[in-house]
Amino acid sequence: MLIIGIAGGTGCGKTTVVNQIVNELPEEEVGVISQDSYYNDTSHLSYDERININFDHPRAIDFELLHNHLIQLKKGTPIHQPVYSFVKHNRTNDTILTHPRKVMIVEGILILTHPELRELFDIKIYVHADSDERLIRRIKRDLTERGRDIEEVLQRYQSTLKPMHQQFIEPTKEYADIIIPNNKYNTVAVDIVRTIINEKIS
Ligand SMILES: Nc1ncnc2c1ncn2[C@@H]1O[C@H](COP(=O)(O)OP(=O)(O)O)[C@@H](O)[C@H]1O
Ligand SMILES: Nc1ccn([C@@H]2O[C@H](COP(=O)(O)O)[C@@H](O)[C@H]2O)c(=O)n1
Repeated sequence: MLIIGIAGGTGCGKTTVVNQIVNELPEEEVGVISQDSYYNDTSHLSYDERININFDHPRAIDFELLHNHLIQLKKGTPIHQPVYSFVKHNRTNDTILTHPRKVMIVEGILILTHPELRELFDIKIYVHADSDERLIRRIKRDLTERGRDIEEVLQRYQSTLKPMHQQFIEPTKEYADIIIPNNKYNTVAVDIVRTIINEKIS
């Protein structure tokens, strides 16, 4: 199994890049795990308590479960990937049965901060977009897809998102084997990653 970790700040285009990579590959050969699925289960908290969580700090992520799931997949065992709701700020009761594939892609803002996870990645990729570009994308996406208003996004950006990006996420660029510049759609970089994957699965 080839495990590819794709990190980068919110709105840099990780999900888009993963979709572009996966779209033209055989479904049965490639699987995707999103770090967002592994936000801590916070069912014991009220909604008002949950909205105050710092979702950009590594401690917000259940890295133990994510690590265990990757180990299981490597051993050939399917896992039940949690499903996260950005509207409820919590895990749902659903899970997605995720089968081991020849290539597993793991994407998320904080995945390269965790030493044991980094060890599992055969290829580490960091997607870069400038912070103003990321903020614009984040505003548009959170308003249309994640049930937020402009005040919430800007407040979160100033209070946690920007400082956590500087403290935890941006420094992980140094662990990357490949940095994808993504201020504009980068089809060349996507083709290169797809070629690497094709070599593995052919
Ligand atoms: N290169 C790009 N140029 C312009 N918009 C982009 C680009 N990549 C992604 N987007 C848009 O930005 C938003 C955030 O992208 P997404 O892939 O969800 O980022 P991430 O997963 O890193 O948070 C989405 O609405 C997406 O369509
Ligand atoms: N309840 C939540 C949980 C997370 N976030 C934000 O999501 C961002 C990470 O996801 P990307 O798809 O953008 O990589 C992160 O910056 C968190 O602030 C949230 O808004 N609400």
